[in-house]
Amino acid sequence: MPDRRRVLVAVDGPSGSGKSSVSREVARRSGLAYLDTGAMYRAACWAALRDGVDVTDPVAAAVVARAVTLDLSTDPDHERVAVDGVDVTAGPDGIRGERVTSAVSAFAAHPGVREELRARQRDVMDAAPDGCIAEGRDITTVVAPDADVRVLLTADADARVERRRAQVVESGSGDAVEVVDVRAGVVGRDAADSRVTSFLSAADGVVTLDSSALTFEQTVQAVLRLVREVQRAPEGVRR
Ligand SMILES: Nc1ncnc2c1ncn2[C@@H]1O[C@H](COP(=O)(O)OP(=O)(O)O)[C@@H](O)[C@H]1O
Ligand SMILES: Nc1ccn([C@H]2C[C@H](O)[C@@H](COP(=O)(O)OP(=O)(O)O)O2)c(=O)n1
Repeated sequence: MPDRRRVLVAVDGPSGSGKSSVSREVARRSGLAYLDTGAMYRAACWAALRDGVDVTDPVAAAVVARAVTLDLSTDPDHERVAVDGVDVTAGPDGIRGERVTSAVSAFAAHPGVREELRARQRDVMDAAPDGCIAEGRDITTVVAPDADVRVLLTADADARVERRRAQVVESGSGDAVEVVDVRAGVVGRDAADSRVTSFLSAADGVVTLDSSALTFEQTVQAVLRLVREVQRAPEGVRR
């Protein structure tokens, strides 16, 4: 009999606020599965682009979302995303390449796409024996509004742009990356995404965590405290 109870954690927030890196680290340290729902939207969008589908066409986009086989690792120590058996985790032609990044907001805006991928996300969360931390834009509000811990992770635009710039430089895909281009990407995608999902202010019961002035470790600790409170609580007791 485990001495920790199963826990579901939902994290939302804008681009570069730290959702993926913080959630992955929290999953590692608390024994939870990790679900990157943005990676799921990116992977389905990758399939649409592969098939030459117009990502602004709601019907065609939803057909792809329903048909595609997606395989996402939920092991926080092993990042892998496969689309119809093809590994698309990394590289310029993968799910974080420019082609997908510039198309994904339009693709993810369609209700038929969202309905399909939200169902798959709930299935992944339900299947995790010790619980799961899922992050995205609508996890606290739509995918898992009953999660034990719900966090809106924010950071001011300057901090988020600088974090993205540092990530690009670190990945080796651009030493001379222009801050102005990174800013346009981050702020532009948030503007588009926020017309579809509500991640700029916290819904009732959602804890806002502003990481602008925190270190990565401090941000991880703040989320871990919330998770551990629930893991240690007797069954039936909610925050
Ligand atoms: N205080 C902090 N909180 C979260 N991330 C931070 C912090 N300081 C620096 N970072 C870095 O910022 C980046 C955030 O990127 P990421 O986790 O991909 O964000 P998101 O998933 O929200 O787009 C990571 O490289 C992370 O290490
Ligand atoms: N739950 C979610 C997660 C992501 N999306 C959309 C919006 C985003 O532009 C894309 C990609 O998400 P992702 O989290 O990878 O974005 P970042 O590059 O980390 O900012 O998917 C969404 O609509 N709903």
